[in-house]
Formats: sequence, structure tokens, C-alpha cells
Amino acid sequence: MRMVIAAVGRLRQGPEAKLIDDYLDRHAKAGRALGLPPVTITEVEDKRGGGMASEAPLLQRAIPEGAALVIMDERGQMLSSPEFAQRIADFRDQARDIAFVIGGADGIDPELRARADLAISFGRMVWPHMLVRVMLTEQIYRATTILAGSPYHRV
Ligand SMILES: C[S@@+](CC[C@H](N)C(=O)[O-])C[C@H]1O[C@@H](n2cnc3c(N)ncnc32)[C@H](O)[C@@H]1O
Repeated sequence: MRMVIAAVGRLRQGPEAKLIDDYLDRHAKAGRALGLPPVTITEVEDKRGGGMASEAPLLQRAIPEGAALVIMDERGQMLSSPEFAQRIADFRDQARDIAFVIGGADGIDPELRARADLAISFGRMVWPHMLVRVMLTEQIYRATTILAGSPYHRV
């Protein structure tokens, strides 16, 4: 199984990168016993500024074939953290890779959105894509702790 984040934009060193590294490191350690692999991030950038239509094939290349496609989209479903954890466990139990996709300034191309197995919203407000990356990695780590039964997540 593979877990990847395919994201538009390059993240420079800074507080967001530190948080992401920390959550992914913690997920990698906690996920081992649960059959969850480390998460890798592939960043894509269309240097000609062609927007979501040009970004879509670059994102597509970063998505493993047959992977469950989970897009981050403010129009998506608002899941609780335990529900999110369960969706990850379900994909794992179906032996599917998981590809989380975060769009750029214009969002995610409609064709890619239409193919998503799951669209997740972090609320109806639009967040900067770098913060969505931080929030997503935290929720992946939180999901791992929920599946492990460890006390990081408290209701
Ligand atoms: C600056 S936003 C682009 C928003 C754009 N107006 C759209 O139609 O999607 C960049 C990316 O961050 C993610 N994002 C932003 N706000 C979000 C939210 N509330 N929930 C989930 N993902 C979000 C999405 O992947 C989005 O493509």
C-alpha cells in the first residue's frame, strides 16, 4: 500500500514545512504497526501558469494507478476525525493505495474532481493550500492514533 499527497505548489522551508515533517514523521512511526505506510508528498507546478487544466495531468502522474482518489475541496464532505480514520482503514483493508490531492489557486480540475472516491472539506471557508497541507497531515496522524487506540485524539 502507498499513501501519497499530490499537491500543487512548492513549499519553502518554514513553519508549515516543519509541522508537516513532524506530523508525517509521527504518522510513519505510529502507522507501522497498523499496516499504514509513510506518506510521501509530490509537489507539482505548472510554470506556464496554465491553471487547474494544466495542473491536472501533473497531479494525475503523481497518483498511483488504482489508488483511492481523495480530493481536498471546500465543497466536499465534512467528516469527523474518527470517520476519516475509518475511511483510511477501509482503503487499507481493500489493499488500495490512497492519493490525497490538494489543488492550487484555482482549485482542482472538474474532471479530476468527478473521479474522486472521496471529497473532503475542512469547512466551507477556503484555506491557503499550504495550510490545507498542514491540516491534512495532522488529520492523517490523528487518524493513525485513532486506529491505534492511543490517547492523542480526545473527544
Ligand atoms: C486556495 S484553495 C483553491 C480554492 C478554489 N477556489 C477552489 O475552487 O477549489 C487551494 C486548495 O486548497 C484546498 N482547500 C482550500 N480550502 C479547503 C477547504 N475548506 N477544505 C478542503 N480543502 C480546501 C483545495 O484542495 C483547494 O484546491
